[in-house]
Amino acid sequence: MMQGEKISVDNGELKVPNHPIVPFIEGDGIGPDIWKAASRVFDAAIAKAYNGEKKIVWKELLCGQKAFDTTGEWLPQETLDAIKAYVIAIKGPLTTPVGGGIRSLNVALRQQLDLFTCLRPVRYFQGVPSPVKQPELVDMVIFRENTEDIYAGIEFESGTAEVRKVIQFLQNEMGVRKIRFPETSGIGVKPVSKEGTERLVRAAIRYAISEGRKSVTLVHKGNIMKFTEGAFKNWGYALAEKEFADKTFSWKQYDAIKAEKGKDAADAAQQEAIDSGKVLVKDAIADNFLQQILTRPAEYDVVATMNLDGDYISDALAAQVGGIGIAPGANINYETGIAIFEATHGTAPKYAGLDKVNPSSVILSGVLMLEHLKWYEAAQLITQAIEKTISAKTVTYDFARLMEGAKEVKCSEFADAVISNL
Ligand SMILES: NC(=O)C1=CN([C@@H]2O[C@H](COP(=O)(O)OP(=O)(O)OC[C@H]3O[C@@H](n4cnc5c(N)ncnc54)[C@H](OP(=O)(O)O)[C@@H]3O)[C@@H](O)[C@H]2O)C=CC1
Ligand SMILES: O=C(O)CCC(=O)C(=O)O
Ligand SMILES: [Mg+2]
Repeated sequence: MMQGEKISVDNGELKVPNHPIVPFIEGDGIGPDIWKAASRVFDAAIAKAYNGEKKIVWKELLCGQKAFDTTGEWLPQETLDAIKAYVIAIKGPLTTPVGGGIRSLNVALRQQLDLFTCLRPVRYFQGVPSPVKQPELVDMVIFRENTEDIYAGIEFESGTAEVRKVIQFLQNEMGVRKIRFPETSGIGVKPVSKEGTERLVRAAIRYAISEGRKSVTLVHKGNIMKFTEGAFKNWGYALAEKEFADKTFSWKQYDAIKAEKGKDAADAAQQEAIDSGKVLVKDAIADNFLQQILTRPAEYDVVATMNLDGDYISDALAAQVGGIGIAPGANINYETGIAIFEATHGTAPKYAGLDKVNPSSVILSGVLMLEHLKWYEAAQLITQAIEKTISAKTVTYDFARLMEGAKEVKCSEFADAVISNL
């Protein structure tokens, strides 16, 4: 068996050997099916792109049900240590029970490794069935804050001594009178910080500048949650002005010019900034944003948002371009270089072990990973092969049920078709 070498980070730059060891977590539910299919595609594409000169040496790590059955732990320390040591990893989905039981292992991985950006690009692939008329207008990249917000898991259950203490504190010490049913309320806490916001918005703006994107939209519900989501918006604008003044123009600047010199002057300044290639930093309230991505998707480009908003937006946008069977993602810390690539969808338990679901989300997450490693040739081969396979109407059940004249294939057969189209 090939030995492989570790990927390392040197002065912020990834050093990728020809035979890097890349850890993977197979995942729960549909995880084993899609991982089997996807890893065959990765190996075939890399072999073809580099004539055998490069090859990933896969290293399995345990997490989720398989880890619990084997070690008695859901997320063994060894798994966390290995991801830190090997820098880059890829994972399948992991199950989280609803209303009790263990907290999300997906979230735990992101928090414990401080993977502060959940990056989810959403674009249309020709031929994919979509519920909207012009899915090709969707070309957005979501930067979702990945370590704070209501996702931090600070919750107190109804009826417990802890929740009573929290409610009494709020009522007696803080003068809160607004808890409608204090005897039976559960309480959740939503931390949103300046540092957390800044590092996320910084990553989004840097990406927009380096990729020649037109705008970054800060999506929030700041009208209602003023000191968390509203603060996210304010800190985001302030960061754009402080760190990217020469490369961005913001709606905050627009408002200032408008107040001083009138609307025509503000419109002219904004147009001039756009024409000179500056990135427009704007914002949208989340409910309005969710209707506008359906009605005016071309107006949005890079999106920077908080954890829960980002979760909802990811699945909604994925649906617009054909569903979460084709929605890739990555969890990245741009400071340490550590990243875990993973699909947007979950474990879809009713399809577990049926060799049925679409492996494209995890395959495309692998494409993101290959691009991150700068193995662009292999990444491009896979993207082209997926496009070719879908154009030939060789698709899994999720697309087949929405397409005329499709050839429905199993998960593994879809991978075979992609490999033959490489
Ligand atoms: N990052 C992660 O690991 C995530 C984990 N989860 C966890 O997954 C579990 C199940 O969550 P649930 O809310 O049902 O969401 P899922 O994303 O697992 O599944 C919802 C539906 O999406 C469709 N779907 C999902 N994956 C695919 C695929 N690969 N190909 C085609 N269709 C797909 C299926 O639709 P249809 O029924 O129409 O065929 C499925 O029933 C929960 O425990 C949840 O916490 C959820 C999200 C992310
Ligand atoms: O961790 C989970 O179970 C769900 C997470 C999720 O939906 C997401 O990250 O998109
Ligand atoms: Mg989600």
